[in-house]
Amino acid sequence: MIAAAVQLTSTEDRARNLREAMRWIDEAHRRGAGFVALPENVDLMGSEEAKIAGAEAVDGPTFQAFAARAKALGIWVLAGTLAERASPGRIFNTSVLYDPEGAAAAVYRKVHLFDVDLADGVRYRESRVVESGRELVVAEAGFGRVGLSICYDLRFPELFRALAQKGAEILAVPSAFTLHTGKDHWEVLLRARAIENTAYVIAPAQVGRHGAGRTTYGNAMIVDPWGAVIARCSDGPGICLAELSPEVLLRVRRELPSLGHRRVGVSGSFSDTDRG
Ligand SMILES: O=C(O)CNC(=O)[C@H](CS)NC(=O)CCC(=O)C(=O)O
Repeated sequence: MIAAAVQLTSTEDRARNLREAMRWIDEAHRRGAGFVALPENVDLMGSEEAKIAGAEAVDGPTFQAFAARAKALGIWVLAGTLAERASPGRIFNTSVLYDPEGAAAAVYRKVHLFDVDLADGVRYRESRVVESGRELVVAEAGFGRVGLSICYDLRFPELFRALAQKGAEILAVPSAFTLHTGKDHWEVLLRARAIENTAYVIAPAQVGRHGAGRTTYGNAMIVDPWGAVIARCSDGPGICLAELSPEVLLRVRRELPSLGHRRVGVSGSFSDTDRG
């Protein structure tokens, strides 16, 4: 299975963002991808007000546009994240995996919210409008089991370990990492999650200037279960492609069966029973 990670510079213009996303899905399909993953905020990079105003039910028209494209091309599409309507005035930051029939194979709502004051003066309070999801999701896709996460989730290894324990072989991390943090943390964290869970990591990303002082780091990439970066996007919008090979996954897991050697639970408790 060839996978594509998409890199976008989404803006406040929803129609434009959707056109751009579709254009890159088509291009990835043309280049042989059977699984195309889009970044966080694929619908809109903009103000909280704009996000709330544009939020939809999980089967709303923007979500459905991605479902329709998956079906039309006969491919798997991860609709990076879109704003999903929650309680009045609030949203979920939601990722949906569509199968080649256009059916939603999985829905994941971002768990860890980015409430951070960066040293460069930029302040984020994602939890002001976003509700935290309460469910870990691993989707049985035809080409492997896909564990879902979003952006800031990347900093919480216990989430990925839980996904691996639920059988995840491919970890999706659609993101909009800031330039300030991304330049030092993005690749290191992605490769660490791949190595420690002996899993593929596919990390589509936002890149560049989005307006309102927001600049994202880009470097959308695909990492193999050994931790090697096997595809990376260049500067600006685009795609990068790599094969997700069940044989490579099996070989790495045979050589390094660390998932079966765990002794310490997340609470710090020791266990003798969790042996591979
Ligand atoms: O600014 C935007 O509108 C786009 N960004 C997002 O939607 C989200 C929540 S604010 N960004 C992150 O989670 C960045 C995490 C991150 O950068 C880190 O963990 O270092």
